[in-house]
This record gives sequence, structure tokens and C-alpha cells, in this order.
Amino acid sequence: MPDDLQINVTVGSDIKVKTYLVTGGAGFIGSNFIKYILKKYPERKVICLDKLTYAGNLANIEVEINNPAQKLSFIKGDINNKDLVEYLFETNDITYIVNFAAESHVDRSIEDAEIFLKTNVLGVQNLLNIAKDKWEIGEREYKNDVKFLQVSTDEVYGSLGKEGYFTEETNIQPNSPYSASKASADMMVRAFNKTYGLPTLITRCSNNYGPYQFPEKLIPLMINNILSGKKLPIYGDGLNIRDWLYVRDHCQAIDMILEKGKPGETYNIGGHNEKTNLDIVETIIRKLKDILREKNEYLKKFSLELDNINYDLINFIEDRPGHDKRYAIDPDKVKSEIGWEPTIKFDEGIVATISWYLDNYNWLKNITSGDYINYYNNMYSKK
Ligand SMILES: Cc1cn([C@H]2C[C@H](O)[C@@H](COP(=O)(O)OP(=O)(O)O[C@H]3O[C@H](CO)[C@@H](O)[C@H](O)[C@H]3O)O2)c(=O)[nH]c1=O
Repeated sequence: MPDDLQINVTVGSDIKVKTYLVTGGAGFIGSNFIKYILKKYPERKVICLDKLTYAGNLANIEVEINNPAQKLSFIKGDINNKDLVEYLFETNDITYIVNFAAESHVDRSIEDAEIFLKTNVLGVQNLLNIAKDKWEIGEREYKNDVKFLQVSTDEVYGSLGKEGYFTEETNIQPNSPYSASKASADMMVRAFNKTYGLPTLITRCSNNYGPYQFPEKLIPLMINNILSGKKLPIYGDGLNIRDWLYVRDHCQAIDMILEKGKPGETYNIGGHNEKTNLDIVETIIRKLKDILREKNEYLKKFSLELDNINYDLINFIEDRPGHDKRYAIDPDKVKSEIGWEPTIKFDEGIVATISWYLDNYNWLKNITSGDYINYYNNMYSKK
């Protein structure tokens, strides 16, 4: 086995069941997806490959890794590592690749785009190339059930004005280095389908929220800042609009698209829940206050006073360069062809999310302090 380490190896039994290679499975959406799949299909196998960057965290799937009843194996490694990815194909009968591995934060991409190209573009190209070689059983013929699903973003379409929606036919017009890297990857996925017949799927989701999201993104950042007694920075006038999708709904959509999606196709996945950023932040302030009123043991724990949690915390700051005004997704294709629609209402999802962060404050502290990174890196360097 190449340099990288494998723990809790449960793959390789004789029973023929579907096996997923989930890349980036220790990150926010990836870890939620692994939980969803293991719960829904206890007999299926999942191999999680993750580099464990600042945003990928083994703690997110630790419960599943330590549960011998669940068929999850974890490999620490980079999707750019050719030998490692080839080895995973050679030693497992992989049915689905679901690629969540990505640098995902727009602001970081504005600071420095290099790692975005390495992971989001070259990494995807490496996965595609190996899948093409290892899955191929004859010229342009692949086993019926294998599929390569690239998790992409609605940001590849650029920005909408007040009217209209993104459809799968909308032109690609990325505006940030991050979305340009995701759009490039989508083009490579398309090219591998057209050129080699690789059975690919692309999903483009709107803004996700829910448990295990790294607190650099709007919703967990605001929750974390309130709990730490900090101001709430809003870019520009706060009137930019995003379409918010609860992460579990997103996982359900990906599962259904893997099972029912047509190779070569793209599916947009939205929450049908457009909100301005200001509205999101005000909602968090109100809901967090409601929760704290009921669970007042948390007030002591975080040394907070209810009266101090109010809209005065909002701090309008300089706008993000190239800030997209509005994202919104036309729900038709995924609804009519796959039969998927979001099920979790925003009011419900945001309360569940805030409560999760309150109940898992140690996770938040460890992830922001870098303690998790140090802990897991030490664990690997000792092995
Ligand atoms: C972090 C932060 C963000 N914002 C604004 C910028 C955006 O209009 C909105 C959401 O920002 P972010 O949470 O960074 O997410 P956004 O740029 O929309 O991109 C997200 O959603 C995309 C899907 O639409 C994903 O592909 C990206 O990986 C994900 O990061 O809130 C603020 O006003 N203040 C902040 O501190």
C-alpha cells in the first residue's frame, strides 16, 4: 500500500454489494453524505478518501469509523495521488465515485487560487483518468452500474439579476477563482463522457447549511461569532441573495441521482429558499435568542446575555470583489426526471443547525483552533 494510511479496513468481503469511493468524505457535505448512505444502505461499503485539510475533519465521521457494524474505511490521501487512487481501484470493486473533494471557500480563492486549481481541477482530472482506465472493459463500454458523480455548484453559472433562474442549459459564466475552478472541472467531466463514454453525472447545488460546516461560511460563522461575543460581518449592503439547501436534502438528492440519473447529464439541486444575507443573519440572531431563552444553561456556558444578542451586532463591511448578486435554481429537471424535491423547511433547518452548533461547541472550538488538524496529523505521523 502507498504511503498513506488506512484504518478500519472492512472492504474486500465476498458479498457483492455496491461500493462507494467518497472523495472529500471528511468534509461538510461529504461526511453528511457518508452518514446518510450508511444509514440508508447498511449493507453497502463506503471508502472515504480525504486529505484532511483545515476543513476536512476525521471527527465528522469518527462514530461511523468506530462502529464495526458499518462498512466504512478511511484513507488519508489526496485525490491527486495517482498511485493511491489506482491502488483503491485495484483492491476494491468500486461502483460509484462521488467527488466532494474541493477547496470551497470563495474568499480564500480570491486570496490565492493555486490550491483551487490543484485540487478542484487537476485532482478531478486524476480521478477521471483512473476511473476511465480501471472501469473500462472494452472500447467505450463500461459496466452498467458504475458512475462517476462530480459534486459541483450553482456558482458556475455566474450571477442572476432580480428575475429568472439557473437551469441546466444556462451558460457557464463563473466570476470567482473558486467557481472558475469548479466550472473547469465540470468541463473535464463532460469531456470524459463525450470522448470516452465514461458514465458521468454532474450535480450543481445551491448554498448548503447544516451540521459539520466549517465556520468560515456565512451561517456557521455568524453562529460562532455570536457565541464568541464577536461582531457579525456582512459584505456590502447585505442584499445579495443565496438559495439555502439543508445538507441532508442535498445528500438525498445525490443518492437519488446516483440511482436514477442518466449518464452524461447534469442536475441542479436547489433549496427553493431564496434569502438575502441580511435576512439570514437577522434570522440567526432571532432564532438563537429563542433557543437560548429555553436552554438558559447555555447562557452561562457561553457567558452571554440575552439583551446583548441583537441587530446591533451586525457590521456592514467592504464588499467581496466580484460578489455575485443572486443565485436561484429552477427545480424542474431534478423534480420531473429524478422525483426529488427538498423536504426540510428553512425555519426547521436553521433551528436544527443552531442547536447542533450549541450542542457541539467542542467540535467548533477544536476545528477553529486547529486542534483537530494537529490531533489527526499526530495520529498519522505516529502510525
Ligand atoms: C463568509 C461571509 C459571507 N458573506 C456573504 C457572501 C455571500 O453572498 C453569502 C454566502 O457566503 P459563503 O458562505 O462564503 O458562500 P458562497 O460564497 O455563496 O458559496 C457557497 O455556496 C456555493 C453554492 O452556491 C458553494 O459552491 C461554495 O462552496 C460555498 O462556499 O454571504 C458575508 O456577507 N459575510 C461573511 O462573513
